[in-house]
Amino acid sequence: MDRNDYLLAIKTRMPEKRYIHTIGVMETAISLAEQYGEDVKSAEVAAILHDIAKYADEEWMNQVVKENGLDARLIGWGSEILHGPVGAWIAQTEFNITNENILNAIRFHTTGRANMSKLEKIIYIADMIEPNRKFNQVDELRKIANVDLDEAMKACICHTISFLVHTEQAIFPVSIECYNDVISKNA
Ligand SMILES: Nc1ncnc2c1ncn2[C@@H]1O[C@H](COP(=O)(O)OP(=O)(O)O)[C@@H](O)[C@H]1O
Repeated sequence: MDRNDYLLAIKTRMPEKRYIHTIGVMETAISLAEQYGEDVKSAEVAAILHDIAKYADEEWMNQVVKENGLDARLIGWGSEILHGPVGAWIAQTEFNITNENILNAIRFHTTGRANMSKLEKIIYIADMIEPNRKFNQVDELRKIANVDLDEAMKACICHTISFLVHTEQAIFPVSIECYNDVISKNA
């Protein structure tokens, strides 16, 4: 499948706004891949498929987790946490993606994790800073991503953790592992 096949396949599964977001993630991920020496094709495919499960039924996603041996800690979390891991499962089973690095970039695009690969960082960051994103500090994150991928990952996970704390939301522990990992490496 080439870019247009993937784009056609995801377009039917999401509203227009999410599709536009996906194009933004794709363009940002490609540009970060070029800048930081990552495989551009892998970045393109992971970016296009990253939100493939965003609008999947939550009950169905919980079932996919249980029946296919996905991380048991996912059970009971909402679709915001489920759509990454279930998206990776769809990419593998439906789109025949076998590249584990691409699958992990989809799997961990919302939460991050400890010891992320360059591609995983690129997709995580691209998802946060793509041109359609609008929140305080997004320009600051874009500036950091222009000069240092690891610093950008640190700033992005700090922003997410801080946002979740300030809005009194539960934090899926894999993001805490990501935060601890990034902080210790940058100490
Ligand atoms: N560890 C976490 N625990 C709970 N919520 C989280 C965690 N990490 C991210 N989120 C939230 O999940 C939501 C979806 O994130 P994300 O997948 O990056 O966005 P999108 O699907 O819109 O591209 C965001 O509101 C984010 O703050």
